[in-house]
Amino acid sequence: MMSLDAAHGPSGKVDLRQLTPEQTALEINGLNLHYADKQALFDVSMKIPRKQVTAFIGPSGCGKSTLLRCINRMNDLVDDCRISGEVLLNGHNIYDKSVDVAKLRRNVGMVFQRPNPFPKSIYENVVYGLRLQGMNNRRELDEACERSLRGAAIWDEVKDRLHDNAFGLSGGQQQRLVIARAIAIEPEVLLLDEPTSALDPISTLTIEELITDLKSRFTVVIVTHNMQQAARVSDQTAFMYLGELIEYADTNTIFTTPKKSKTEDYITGRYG
Ligand SMILES: Nc1ncnc2c1ncn2[C@@H]1O[C@H](COP(=O)(O)OP(=O)(O)OP(=O)(O)O)[C@@H](O)[C@H]1O
Repeated sequence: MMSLDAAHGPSGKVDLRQLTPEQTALEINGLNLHYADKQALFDVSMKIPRKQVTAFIGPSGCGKSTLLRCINRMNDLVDDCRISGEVLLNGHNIYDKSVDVAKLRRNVGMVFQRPNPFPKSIYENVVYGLRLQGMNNRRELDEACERSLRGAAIWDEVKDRLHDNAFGLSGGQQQRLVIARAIAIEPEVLLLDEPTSALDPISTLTIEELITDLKSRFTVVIVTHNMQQAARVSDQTAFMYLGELIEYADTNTIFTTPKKSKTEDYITGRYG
Protein backbone atom coordinates (compact mmCIF):
# COMPACT_ATOMS: atom_id res chain seq x y z
CA MET A 1 0.00 0.00 0.00
CA MET A 2 1.25 3.50 -0.83
CA SER A 3 2.21 5.45 2.29
CA LEU A 4 0.85 8.96 2.84
CA ASP A 5 4.33 10.32 2.27
CA ALA A 6 4.67 8.53 -1.02
CA ALA A 7 1.32 9.94 -2.11
CA HIS A 8 2.63 13.42 -1.37
CA GLY A 9 6.02 12.84 -2.98
CA PRO A 10 9.30 12.14 -1.21
CA SER A 11 9.49 15.38 0.79
CA GLY A 12 5.78 15.66 1.55
CA LYS A 13 5.47 17.93 -1.50
CA VAL A 14 2.66 17.57 -3.98
CA ASP A 15 2.88 17.47 -7.76
CA LEU A 16 1.00 20.57 -8.91
CA ARG A 17 0.26 18.99 -12.30
CA GLN A 18 -1.41 15.97 -10.77
CA LEU A 19 -3.24 17.20 -7.69
CA THR A 20 -6.07 14.95 -6.61
CA PRO A 21 -9.34 16.57 -5.46
CA GLU A 22 -8.40 15.67 -1.86
CA GLN A 23 -5.11 17.54 -2.18
CA THR A 24 -6.76 20.58 -3.79
CA ALA A 25 -8.07 23.31 -1.49
CA LEU A 26 -8.73 25.90 -4.18
CA GLU A 27 -9.09 25.79 -7.92
CA ILE A 28 -9.20 28.99 -9.93
CA ASN A 29 -10.54 28.61 -13.46
CA GLY A 30 -10.42 31.25 -16.21
CA LEU A 31 -10.62 34.16 -13.78
CA ASN A 32 -10.91 37.63 -15.33
CA LEU A 33 -11.40 40.77 -13.28
CA HIS A 34 -12.11 44.35 -14.35
CA TYR A 35 -12.05 47.47 -12.20
CA ALA A 36 -14.46 49.61 -14.28
CA ASP A 37 -12.94 49.43 -17.77
CA LYS A 38 -9.46 48.43 -16.61
CA GLN A 39 -8.73 44.72 -16.69
CA ALA A 40 -6.59 43.64 -13.73
CA LEU A 41 -6.65 39.83 -14.10
CA PHE A 42 -6.47 37.91 -17.37
CA ASP A 43 -7.67 34.33 -17.56
CA VAL A 44 -5.96 33.12 -14.38
CA SER A 45 -6.18 29.38 -13.73
CA MET A 46 -4.38 27.47 -10.97
CA LYS A 47 -4.85 24.89 -8.26
CA ILE A 48 -3.77 25.64 -4.69
CA PRO A 49 -2.90 22.61 -2.60
CA ARG A 50 -4.32 22.01 0.81
CA LYS A 51 -2.18 22.62 3.92
CA GLN A 52 0.71 24.11 2.04
CA VAL A 53 1.98 27.65 1.65
CA THR A 54 1.45 29.21 -1.78
CA ALA A 55 3.07 32.57 -2.56
CA PHE A 56 2.00 35.15 -5.16
CA ILE A 57 4.92 37.28 -6.32
CA GLY A 58 5.43 39.86 -9.04
CA PRO A 59 6.09 43.56 -9.55
CA SER A 60 3.89 46.26 -8.07
CA GLY A 61 0.47 46.47 -9.69
CA CYS A 62 0.63 43.02 -11.32
CA GLY A 63 -2.57 41.86 -9.61
CA LYS A 64 -1.30 39.80 -6.66
CA SER A 65 -3.58 41.39 -4.07
CA THR A 66 -6.48 41.46 -6.51
CA LEU A 67 -6.15 37.71 -7.05
CA LEU A 68 -5.84 37.10 -3.30
CA ARG A 69 -8.96 39.18 -2.62
CA CYS A 70 -10.91 37.08 -5.14
CA ILE A 71 -10.45 34.08 -2.85
CA ASN A 72 -12.71 35.49 -0.13
CA ARG A 73 -14.74 37.82 -2.36
CA MET A 74 -13.26 40.98 -0.86
CA ASN A 75 -13.49 42.53 -4.33
CA ASP A 76 -17.30 42.38 -3.97
CA LEU A 77 -16.86 45.49 -1.82
CA VAL A 78 -15.30 47.45 -4.71
CA ASP A 79 -17.72 49.42 -6.89
CA ASP A 80 -17.52 48.69 -10.61
CA CYS A 81 -15.58 45.47 -10.09
CA ARG A 82 -16.61 42.69 -12.50
CA ILE A 83 -15.42 39.12 -12.22
CA SER A 84 -15.87 36.17 -14.55
CA GLY A 85 -14.59 32.64 -14.15
CA GLU A 86 -14.63 30.42 -11.09
CA VAL A 87 -12.95 30.04 -7.74
CA LEU A 88 -13.71 26.61 -6.33
CA LEU A 89 -13.21 25.96 -2.63
CA ASN A 90 -13.36 22.22 -2.00
CA GLY A 91 -14.96 21.90 -5.44
CA HIS A 92 -17.71 24.51 -4.90
CA ASN A 93 -17.71 27.82 -6.73
CA ILE A 94 -17.56 30.63 -4.16
CA TYR A 95 -19.15 32.97 -6.74
CA ASP A 96 -22.36 30.91 -6.93
CA LYS A 97 -25.45 32.97 -6.10
CA SER A 98 -26.30 30.64 -3.23
CA VAL A 99 -23.03 31.30 -1.36
CA ASP A 100 -23.31 33.08 2.00
CA VAL A 101 -20.41 35.53 1.76
CA ALA A 102 -20.14 36.11 5.53
CA LYS A 103 -19.82 32.35 6.02
CA LEU A 104 -17.26 32.15 3.22
CA ARG A 105 -15.14 34.83 4.91
CA ARG A 106 -15.26 32.90 8.17
CA ASN A 107 -13.85 29.92 6.32
CA VAL A 108 -11.31 31.98 4.39
CA GLY A 109 -9.68 34.36 6.84
CA MET A 110 -7.54 37.32 5.86
CA VAL A 111 -4.64 39.24 7.39
CA PHE A 112 -3.58 42.57 5.90
CA GLN A 113 -0.37 44.48 5.48
CA ARG A 114 -0.88 46.70 8.52
CA PRO A 115 -1.89 45.01 11.77
CA ASN A 116 -5.49 46.00 12.50
CA PRO A 117 -6.40 44.97 16.05
CA PHE A 118 -9.68 46.27 17.39
CA PRO A 119 -9.54 48.90 20.17
CA LYS A 120 -10.20 46.22 22.78
CA SER A 121 -8.21 43.99 25.08
CA ILE A 122 -5.92 41.28 23.73
CA TYR A 123 -8.40 38.68 25.00
CA GLU A 124 -11.43 40.33 23.40
CA ASN A 125 -9.61 40.65 20.08
CA VAL A 126 -8.96 36.92 19.97
CA VAL A 127 -12.44 35.79 21.00
CA TYR A 128 -14.24 38.42 18.92
CA GLY A 129 -15.31 36.05 16.12
CA LEU A 130 -16.30 33.33 18.58
CA ARG A 131 -18.55 35.73 20.48
CA LEU A 132 -20.15 36.73 17.15
CA GLN A 133 -20.83 33.06 16.57
CA GLY A 134 -22.64 32.93 19.91
CA MET A 135 -19.99 31.32 22.10
CA ASN A 136 -20.32 32.80 25.59
CA ASN A 137 -19.10 30.09 27.93
CA ARG A 138 -16.18 31.62 29.79
CA ARG A 139 -14.17 28.41 30.02
CA GLU A 140 -14.58 27.68 26.29
CA LEU A 141 -13.60 31.23 25.41
CA ASP A 142 -10.56 31.06 27.71
CA GLU A 143 -9.43 27.81 26.11
CA ALA A 144 -9.94 29.09 22.58
CA CYS A 145 -8.06 32.27 23.45
CA GLU A 146 -5.06 30.37 24.78
CA ARG A 147 -5.11 27.87 21.91
CA SER A 148 -5.21 30.64 19.30
CA LEU A 149 -2.52 32.76 20.94
CA ARG A 150 -0.29 29.69 21.21
CA GLY A 151 -1.07 28.88 17.57
CA ALA A 152 0.05 32.37 16.62
CA ALA A 153 3.26 32.05 18.68
CA ILE A 154 2.45 34.96 20.99
CA TRP A 155 1.00 33.30 24.10
CA ASP A 156 4.15 33.55 26.23
CA GLU A 157 4.48 37.26 25.51
CA VAL A 158 0.91 38.18 26.43
CA LYS A 159 -0.38 35.57 28.87
CA ASP A 160 0.08 37.90 31.85
CA ARG A 161 -1.65 40.87 30.23
CA LEU A 162 -4.58 39.42 28.35
CA HIS A 163 -6.86 42.20 29.54
CA ASP A 164 -4.58 45.04 28.46
CA ASN A 165 -5.42 47.03 25.36
CA ALA A 166 -4.11 45.45 22.16
CA PHE A 167 -2.73 48.82 21.04
CA GLY A 168 -0.02 48.47 23.72
CA LEU A 169 1.61 45.67 21.72
CA SER A 170 4.44 46.19 19.25
CA GLY A 171 3.66 46.07 15.53
CA GLY A 172 4.98 42.52 15.20
CA GLN A 173 3.01 41.39 18.24
CA GLN A 174 -0.12 43.08 16.89
CA GLN A 175 0.27 41.19 13.62
CA ARG A 176 0.55 37.88 15.48
CA LEU A 177 -2.48 38.87 17.57
CA VAL A 178 -4.42 39.51 14.35
CA ILE A 179 -3.34 36.07 13.12
CA ALA A 180 -4.57 34.60 16.45
CA ARG A 181 -7.89 36.37 15.89
CA ALA A 182 -8.08 34.94 12.37
CA ILE A 183 -7.32 31.35 13.43
CA ALA A 184 -9.59 31.43 16.52
CA ILE A 185 -12.60 30.69 14.34
CA GLU A 186 -10.77 27.79 12.66
CA PRO A 187 -10.89 28.80 9.00
CA GLU A 188 -9.69 26.37 6.35
CA VAL A 189 -7.76 28.97 4.38
CA LEU A 190 -5.67 31.91 5.59
CA LEU A 191 -4.94 34.72 3.13
CA LEU A 192 -1.96 36.87 4.08
CA ASP A 193 -1.57 40.11 2.11
CA GLU A 194 2.04 41.27 2.59
CA PRO A 195 1.79 40.48 6.31
CA THR A 196 5.32 41.58 7.18
CA SER A 197 5.84 44.61 4.98
CA ALA A 198 5.21 47.00 7.88
CA LEU A 199 7.43 45.06 10.31
CA ASP A 200 11.08 45.10 11.39
CA PRO A 201 13.38 42.20 10.39
CA ILE A 202 13.11 40.32 13.71
CA SER A 203 9.30 40.46 13.73
CA THR A 204 9.36 39.43 10.08
CA LEU A 205 11.40 36.36 10.93
CA THR A 206 9.03 35.45 13.77
CA ILE A 207 6.03 35.70 11.43
CA GLU A 208 7.82 33.65 8.76
CA GLU A 209 8.44 30.87 11.30
CA LEU A 210 4.82 31.10 12.33
CA ILE A 211 3.65 30.76 8.71
CA THR A 212 5.62 27.54 8.43
CA ASP A 213 3.86 26.23 11.57
CA LEU A 214 0.43 27.31 10.38
CA LYS A 215 0.47 25.11 7.32
CA SER A 216 0.06 21.98 9.43
CA ARG A 217 -3.49 23.24 10.11
CA PHE A 218 -4.39 25.67 7.35
CA THR A 219 -4.02 26.26 3.64
CA VAL A 220 -1.98 29.46 3.50
CA VAL A 221 -1.82 31.87 0.55
CA ILE A 222 0.58 34.78 0.89
CA VAL A 223 1.21 37.84 -1.25
CA THR A 224 4.71 39.15 -0.83
CA HIS A 225 6.94 41.76 -2.41
CA ASN A 226 9.89 40.06 -0.87
CA MET A 227 11.28 37.27 -3.02
CA GLN A 228 13.51 35.92 -0.25
CA GLN A 229 10.42 35.62 1.89
CA ALA A 230 8.58 33.65 -0.81
CA ALA A 231 11.62 31.41 -1.17
CA ARG A 232 11.81 30.88 2.61
CA VAL A 233 8.18 30.22 3.46
CA SER A 234 6.34 28.87 0.43
CA ASP A 235 5.97 25.42 -1.06
CA GLN A 236 4.84 26.76 -4.42
CA THR A 237 5.12 30.16 -6.02
CA ALA A 238 3.00 31.90 -8.62
CA PHE A 239 4.71 34.66 -10.59
CA MET A 240 2.33 37.29 -11.96
CA TYR A 241 2.98 40.05 -14.45
CA LEU A 242 0.51 42.65 -15.75
CA GLY A 243 -2.48 40.68 -14.52
CA GLU A 244 -1.41 37.35 -15.99
CA LEU A 245 -0.19 34.28 -14.20
CA ILE A 246 3.11 33.76 -16.02
CA GLU A 247 4.48 30.76 -14.19
CA TYR A 248 3.39 28.59 -11.30
CA ALA A 249 5.50 25.79 -9.93
CA ASP A 250 7.13 24.52 -6.77
CA THR A 251 9.13 27.29 -5.14
CA ASN A 252 12.49 25.68 -5.73
CA THR A 253 11.84 25.44 -9.48
CA ILE A 254 10.66 29.05 -9.72
CA PHE A 255 13.79 30.33 -7.96
CA THR A 256 16.37 28.02 -9.51
CA THR A 257 15.16 26.87 -12.93
CA PRO A 258 12.21 28.99 -14.06
CA LYS A 259 10.92 28.10 -17.50
CA LYS A 260 9.76 31.54 -18.61
CA SER A 261 12.17 34.36 -19.35
CA LYS A 262 9.87 36.90 -17.62
CA THR A 263 10.10 34.89 -14.39
CA GLU A 264 13.85 34.69 -14.67
CA ASP A 265 14.12 38.43 -15.33
CA TYR A 266 12.08 39.11 -12.21
CA ILE A 267 13.83 36.75 -9.84
CA THR A 268 17.24 37.95 -11.00
CA GLY A 269 16.18 41.52 -10.27
CA ARG A 270 16.05 42.79 -13.84
CA TYR A 271 12.81 44.58 -13.08
CA GLY A 272 10.79 44.95 -10.14
N1 LIG B 1 -10.00 49.14 -5.87
C1 LIG B 1 -9.41 49.32 -7.05
N2 LIG B 1 -9.98 50.13 -7.98
C2 LIG B 1 -9.40 50.33 -9.18
N3 LIG B 1 -8.24 49.77 -9.57
C3 LIG B 1 -7.63 48.97 -8.68
C4 LIG B 1 -8.16 48.70 -7.38
N4 LIG B 1 -7.32 47.88 -6.72
C5 LIG B 1 -6.29 47.62 -7.58
N5 LIG B 1 -6.48 48.28 -8.74
C6 LIG B 1 -5.58 48.22 -9.93
O1 LIG B 1 -5.47 46.86 -10.33
C7 LIG B 1 -4.12 46.56 -10.68
C8 LIG B 1 -3.60 45.44 -9.77
O2 LIG B 1 -3.49 45.94 -8.44
P1 LIG B 1 -3.09 45.02 -7.20
O3 LIG B 1 -3.19 45.86 -5.97
O4 LIG B 1 -3.85 43.77 -7.25
O5 LIG B 1 -1.57 44.70 -7.56
P2 LIG B 1 -0.42 44.14 -6.65
O6 LIG B 1 0.39 43.23 -7.51
O7 LIG B 1 -0.98 43.58 -5.40
O8 LIG B 1 0.40 45.46 -6.36
P3 LIG B 1 1.24 45.91 -5.06
O9 LIG B 1 2.34 44.91 -4.95
O10 LIG B 1 1.73 47.27 -5.43
O11 LIG B 1 0.31 45.90 -3.89
C9 LIG B 1 -3.33 47.86 -10.53
O12 LIG B 1 -3.27 48.47 -11.78
C10 LIG B 1 -4.17 48.68 -9.58
O13 LIG B 1 -4.02 50.05 -9.83
